[in-house]
Amino acid sequence: FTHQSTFWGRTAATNSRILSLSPPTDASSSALCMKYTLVLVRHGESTWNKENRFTGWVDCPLSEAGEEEAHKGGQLLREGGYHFDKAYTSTLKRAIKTLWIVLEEMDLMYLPITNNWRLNERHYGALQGLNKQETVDKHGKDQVLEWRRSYDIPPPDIDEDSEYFPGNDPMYKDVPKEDLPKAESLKLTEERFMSWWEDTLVPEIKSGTKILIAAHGNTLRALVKHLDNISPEDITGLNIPTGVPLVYELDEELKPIPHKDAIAPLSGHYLGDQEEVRNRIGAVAAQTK
Ligand SMILES: O=C(O)[C@@H](CO)OP(=O)(O)O
Repeated sequence: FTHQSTFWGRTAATNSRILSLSPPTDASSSALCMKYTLVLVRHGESTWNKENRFTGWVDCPLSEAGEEEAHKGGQLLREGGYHFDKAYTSTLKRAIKTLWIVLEEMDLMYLPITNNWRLNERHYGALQGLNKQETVDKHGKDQVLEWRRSYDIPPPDIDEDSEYFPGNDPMYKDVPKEDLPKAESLKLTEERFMSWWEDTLVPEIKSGTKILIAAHGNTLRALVKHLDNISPEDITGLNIPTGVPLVYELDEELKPIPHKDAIAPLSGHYLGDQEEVRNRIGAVAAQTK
């Protein structure tokens, strides 16, 4: 056959069969309603993640491995061709530093950054500072699992005279005292974070601003619970790995469009080596054996 009779290297007859008989694939039909991209990243490993201590609002830094994870996360975003207009993070340095490293890797250090305590990790109450495994040994696996992952049972309250009580920390001097938690369940975390999400982030995303959020395991669990409409029962089994970008494609109503590499119950997908991601999700769950 001649060059003219081919189309993308196939014969005209083959092409007309492909064009007339192939229904749109899931990927191509969902790409049609894809409107926004939202990227979430949990901070890299912190020194207290490494020491296996309940952290919550305690402001510990990234470990060396955590900094590496953040560099890797930024490289994956750069290689994937992502771009952002604005970044959001908490008031805690492990998330802030993760964001700085990611933005540096992406050559986006000029982006405006908003810090808000409503993106902070769930407040772990009186458990903050304790070793997770020692707490299992003392209180039993079921009790600790309830504190860690039940939807609406908060851990015991922190004392107001504790060094870790947010009311004693100048960082929160402008936050109304009644808003400062003494201990939070995932439900309480969701309430203080999602109201702000609706008021601030939803309008921004819908106006076309491309947003990157660097936050914490449990604020991100609250957010994906909302985006993916995950039940209180199913959210207990969901763990988010440190430092791995999680990409959500959203339609115009901010409903997620499932990605082929999504790991259930999420519709968004993690960037990078999928086996490594699964291993790291498992490692979070295994912090309390
Ligand atoms: O200690 C914490 O604050 C959190 C996140 O590191 O731990 P968990 O996985 O138990 O929610």
